Amino acid sequence: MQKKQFKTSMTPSRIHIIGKGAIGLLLSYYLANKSNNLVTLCQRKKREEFTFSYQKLNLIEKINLTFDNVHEDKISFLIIPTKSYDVVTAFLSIKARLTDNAVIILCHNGMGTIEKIEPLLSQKQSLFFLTTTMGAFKKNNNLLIHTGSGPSSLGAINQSAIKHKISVFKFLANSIPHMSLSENIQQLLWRKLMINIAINPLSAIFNVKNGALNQPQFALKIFQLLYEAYLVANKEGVKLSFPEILNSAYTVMAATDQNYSSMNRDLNLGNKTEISAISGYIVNLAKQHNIEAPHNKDVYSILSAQYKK
Ligand SMILES: NC(=O)C1=CN([C@@H]2O[C@H](COP(=O)(O)OP(=O)(O)OC[C@H]3O[C@@H](n4cnc5c(N)ncnc54)[C@H](OP(=O)(O)O)[C@@H]3O)[C@@H](O)[C@H]2O)C=CC1
Ligand SMILES: CC(C)(CO)C(=O)C(=O)O
Repeated sequence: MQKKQFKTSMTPSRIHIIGKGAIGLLLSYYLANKSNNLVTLCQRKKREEFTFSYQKLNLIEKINLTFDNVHEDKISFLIIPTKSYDVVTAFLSIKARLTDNAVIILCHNGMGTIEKIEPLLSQKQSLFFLTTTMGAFKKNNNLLIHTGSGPSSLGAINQSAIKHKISVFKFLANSIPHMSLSENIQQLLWRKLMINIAINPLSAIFNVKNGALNQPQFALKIFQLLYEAYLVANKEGVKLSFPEILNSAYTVMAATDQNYSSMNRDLNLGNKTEISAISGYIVNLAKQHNIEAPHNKDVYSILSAQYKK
């Protein structure tokens, strides 16, 4: 059933979403089908239109999208749910069309994009980050399968976003399930990073589902990967509790036990992985802080050697 549109001071007349990927289509489904918002998809190839469907168990629905074929209208509310390595290019492809007070929401795994995007914004443009633990994949070009439900969290990055965070949060929470507003964006990003540090590289290297990492033969490696990342986080001034991050890695493993991680899927499909924004991010910061991080270095080298394009 569609909800009535919920108005706040930041309610956009149209939402632009970059890319026809799994998370882009999932967010489109919630924002368009559940709350009657006008959602426009921006694709790499001009003048391409598809019909996209959403499937969850026996429910199949057409996603109510429009397509960004004119490339002229202004963009006031933009979501960028691309892979981490595509974020900057995707943003630059659209930057000139952003309104002076546009809302820009990054949504991806891994780190390293905020510091590149934030300086490119004007004072009144608001930058947010949305993390999600929902799971989805595209069975084919036109069909999105929603595989997992879970919390999503919004964090404000810059001053303008801090000013508008309540309105933007209320607007999104009206459509997207299990949304929360994070008051500590650094903690939010690092906590998600830790989960990906523990699960993604090992599930890809050993070609196993997330749940298999619960076995004792992976326990030491997971501990070592997380401990190195924890030391780095400390040096960065991010205060985390090591038992808590270890516990949440195992909780997510159990909650997603039948899933293959995104890195596992990317590796198997011959796609570029997000290893640079996950383990590579830790390796670089460890070097800057003179911290030894041999275990993250190891998985980073193995996985970066797998993709050579
Ligand atoms: N899928 C999931 O269950 C989850 C994913 N995530 C994270 O969310 C992010 C997105 O993941 P996911 O949706 O699975 O990834 P996908 O690879 O399915 O989608 C990314 C999309 O971005 C598009 N894209 C990239 N650059 C541009 C550009 N310049 N212009 C237009 N489109 C562009 C790609 O286009 P093209 O098709 O042309 O290549 C692709 O369709 C990742 O960081 C992932 O780790 C987080 C939680 C769960
Ligand atoms: C949480 C997890 C590990 C779920 O598979 C994920 O974010 C990913 O696969 O990239």
